[in-house]
Parts: sequence; structure tokens; C-alpha cells
Amino acid sequence: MRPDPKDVLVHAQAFSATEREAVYRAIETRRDVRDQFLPEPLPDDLIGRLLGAAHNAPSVGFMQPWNFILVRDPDVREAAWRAFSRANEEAALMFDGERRDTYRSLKLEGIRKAPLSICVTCDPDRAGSVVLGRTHNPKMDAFSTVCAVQNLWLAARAEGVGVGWVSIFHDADIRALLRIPERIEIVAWLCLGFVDELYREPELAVKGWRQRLPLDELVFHDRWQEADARL
Ligand SMILES: Cc1cc2c(cc1C)N(C[C@H](O)[C@H](O)[C@H](O)COP(=O)(O)O)c1[nH]c(=O)[nH]c(=O)c1N2
Repeated sequence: MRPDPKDVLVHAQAFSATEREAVYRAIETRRDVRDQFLPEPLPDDLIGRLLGAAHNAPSVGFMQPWNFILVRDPDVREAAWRAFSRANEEAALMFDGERRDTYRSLKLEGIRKAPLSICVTCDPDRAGSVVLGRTHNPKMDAFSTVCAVQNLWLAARAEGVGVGWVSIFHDADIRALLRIPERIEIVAWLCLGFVDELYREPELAVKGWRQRLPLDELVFHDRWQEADARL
């Protein structure tokens, strides 16, 4: 029997101006944090709220494919940092000249400084082999997991917690370190810790690596516009 709509629907009026302002403030002032982490451990109830925010993310077929591996052990974080360092040196060599020097001057992780790392993974088998909405695009489960990451990142901003996403790793290094089975996809390594200060603008923009693109040049109407597509 179908539930009566009046039993399952709630009012969806717009937020108050203050509530709205808070949502946009979290979105606009969220930063990727590498160096501003404070050493204090995050309380368990706060971590629970952040994971709850992540777990409220949308997911294809409501498959909720995520797992969250909480990494507090300094030895494990040290090993992850070594894996980052190796990969980061390889990455530096892919740029030339001045760009390589600038790359090398960038701080691109906070793995040892942040008291907590969370490895976010995606289990493609969570809802069986045929998943509503994923039948024609297998990437949809990973996309769903990224939605969970973003929910966590925004909730963290509201809680005064900085988050930094580190992706400069060989997948195999993190897989071996955290004993993640082959069938599980590694989506994100996140560094978390309280912060007193955040960059006002993306750190990569402040440091001259790349600037924010003008939004109106990214918005097309009704058709792809080839001339404007590659900025
Ligand atoms: C999928 C993915 C992967 C990475 C990132 C982000 C995302 C979405 N970012 C952070 C990225 O540099 C940052 O989001 C942009 O520079 C914009 O800055 P804000 O996030 O607005 O501060 C990132 N930053 C970093 O220092 N090392 C890294 O390996 C990565 N990897």
C-alpha cells in the first residue's frame, strides 16, 4: 500500500534570510586547508555530526556506497605522507621551468599536521549489481560518494573544522596501507582539524597558480558553445 502523501510530505518553505545567509556563507567561505590545522583532536560527537552530514548525501538508487575510514594513528598518517611525497615529486616533474618551481613551492597536503584523516571509499556492490540510475553510467556510484564528501566539507566549515582533500597518491599505496580490497574504489583522502584562520580566496588563486573563472563564461543556453568551452 502506498503511504498517504499527507503523512510523508513536509512543508518546504524557503529558509529565513538568516538561515539562507548561513548556508551561502558556508559555501562561499569553505576552503581546502593544507597548513592551518590546529593539533587538538576533534571530539567524537563532532566527528559524528560530520559523518552524519556526509551520510545524508544523495546517492544513485539510494545505494549509499560510501565507507569512512577514520585514520588517527600517527604512524599510518606518516606512511600516507611518504606516499604523498613520492607521488608529489613525480607530479612536479610533469611541469616545466618556472611552473615546476611554483608547483614545488605549493603546500598540497596537511596529512601529518591534521589530527584526523578520513579515507572515503565507494563500494560498487553496495546495492547489488543492477542499481537504479546507474545502469547506463557506472561512474554514478563514485559521483554519489563525492556528494558525501562535499556535505562533510560544508558541515565542517560550519563547525570551525578545516578539511583538505589530498589526491596526490598512487591508489595502490593507500590501498595497501589501509588494507582496502581491490573491488572498493578509493574516492578521497581528507585531512581534518580545527582551524582559526582560513584563506579568504582559494590558496591556489592567492599563490598565483590559477584564478577563479568568470561564471557567466561557463553558462551556456540550450546548446554547447564550442568557441567558449575551453578557457
Ligand atoms: C577532487 C579534488 C582533489 C583535490 C582537491 C580538490 C578536489 C575537489 N584539492 C583542493 C583544490 O585545490 C581546491 O579545492 C581548489 O584549489 C579551490 O580552493 P578552495 O577549495 O575553494 O579553497 C587538492 N588540494 C591539494 O592541496 N592537494 C590535493 O591533492 C588536492 N586534490
